[in-house]
Amino acid sequence: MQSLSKDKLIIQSLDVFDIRFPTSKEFIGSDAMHTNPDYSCAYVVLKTNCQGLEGHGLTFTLGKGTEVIVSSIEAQRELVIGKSLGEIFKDFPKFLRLLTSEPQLRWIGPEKGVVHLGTAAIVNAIWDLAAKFEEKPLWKMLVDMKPEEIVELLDFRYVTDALTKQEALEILKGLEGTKKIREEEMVRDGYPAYTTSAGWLGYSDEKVRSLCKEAISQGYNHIKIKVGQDLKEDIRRLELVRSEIGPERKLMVDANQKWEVQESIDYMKQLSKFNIWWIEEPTSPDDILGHATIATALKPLNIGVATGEQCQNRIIFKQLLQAKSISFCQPDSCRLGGVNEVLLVFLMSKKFQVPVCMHAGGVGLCEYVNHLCMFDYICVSGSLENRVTEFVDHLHEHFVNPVIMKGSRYTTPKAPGYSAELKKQSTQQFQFINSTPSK
Ligand SMILES: C[C@H](O)[C@@H](O)[C@@H](O)[C@H](O)C(=O)O
Ligand SMILES: [Mg+2]
Repeated sequence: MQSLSKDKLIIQSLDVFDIRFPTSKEFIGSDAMHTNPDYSCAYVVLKTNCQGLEGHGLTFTLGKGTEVIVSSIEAQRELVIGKSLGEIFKDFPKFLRLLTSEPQLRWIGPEKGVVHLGTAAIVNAIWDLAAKFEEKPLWKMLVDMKPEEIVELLDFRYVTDALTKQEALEILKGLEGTKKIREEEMVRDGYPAYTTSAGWLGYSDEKVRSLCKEAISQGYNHIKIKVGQDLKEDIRRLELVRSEIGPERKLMVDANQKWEVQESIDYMKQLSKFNIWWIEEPTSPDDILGHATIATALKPLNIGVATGEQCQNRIIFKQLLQAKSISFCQPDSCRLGGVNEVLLVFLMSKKFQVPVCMHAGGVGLCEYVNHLCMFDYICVSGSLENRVTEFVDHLHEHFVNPVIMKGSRYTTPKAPGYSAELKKQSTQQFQFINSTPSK
């Protein structure tokens, strides 16, 4: 686009905002552990020396603590200012390590928690900037890259015992020849989604019923419901949901880390009569072997184990895959350190033959996964079998280029960038200053 070259495009400033939406008022997003989430984000705006060309990126939070991430991003600011886009892309792993392994800052990470959430917002903003520079939506920019270019973007540190750069290259090359067909298919049909909109724990029976009906009329064949607060109550709600959606549609449940390992097994045995496709986050996201134990015990019941939204980095995913702990891999576009690390998890999942069903919802996550699942299908997995991306219908109206669904499918984004630019009006209205939303 620009008369400026990539090497001359300099990031001149990084602003970060604490944005909070009061979703807890209506129990939107509520689950067994997060009973009152206010969907929020730390929102990064990068300004450049090219008038009007900015990068926007976010990381998703639940309200309190967003100010801590803002602080962490402020501590990383000096690592970003003055860099050219060309310099970053020439050696992206080096730039990632600058953010994640800054010798003092890494002590409060490394590659996990607040610092990694902040890293995601920055890295996502850089990808947004790059895709706008190329005048392409991010998914298309990635799809048009050669396998050799993609692998150079990834930091294989600590995962080479599971996937080498050479193996990643072979995976990508294996699908290169047929990419065009899948790209056309995605533009025509979109990527299949499932909905969690009906399943929040704080909803009344009436609301659950009507949202199930709505989901069916939109064409959804996969529905996810929250569990874990109380067994009797869960059985009652699952009866209600099954009576609405019928015996054939896929039903998934999500415990958001509520249980012990054995408790997960015992609890799910009680729910197995509802023909559950997966149990999501039964226990701690760090418990790789615990998930493996649960997966082995639930296999005869045909219940798969899914996790990922709170898995902090590629190393945890590596171990989950190596230990056969999961049947569905659910990386989060903001908990991992941005686009690059997500792509690495896609490639590892492909090698271990575990389908990726990305976590979404929150604020901005659907906008992000929309790009990423397209890339996964077109360039990495080449299959839609057992693959559905989460969709939740909240807060899209605040984005300049919101996700567009066609029935129950994600459509390919058209606007250049990575779709996380918030409307100016929304940024002003929901900015959280001095412990109160600004008005
Ligand atoms: C607090 C959030 O809404 C979670 O409940 C949500 O991410 C959930 O686990 C999901 O899978 O969508
Ligand atoms: Mg979940």
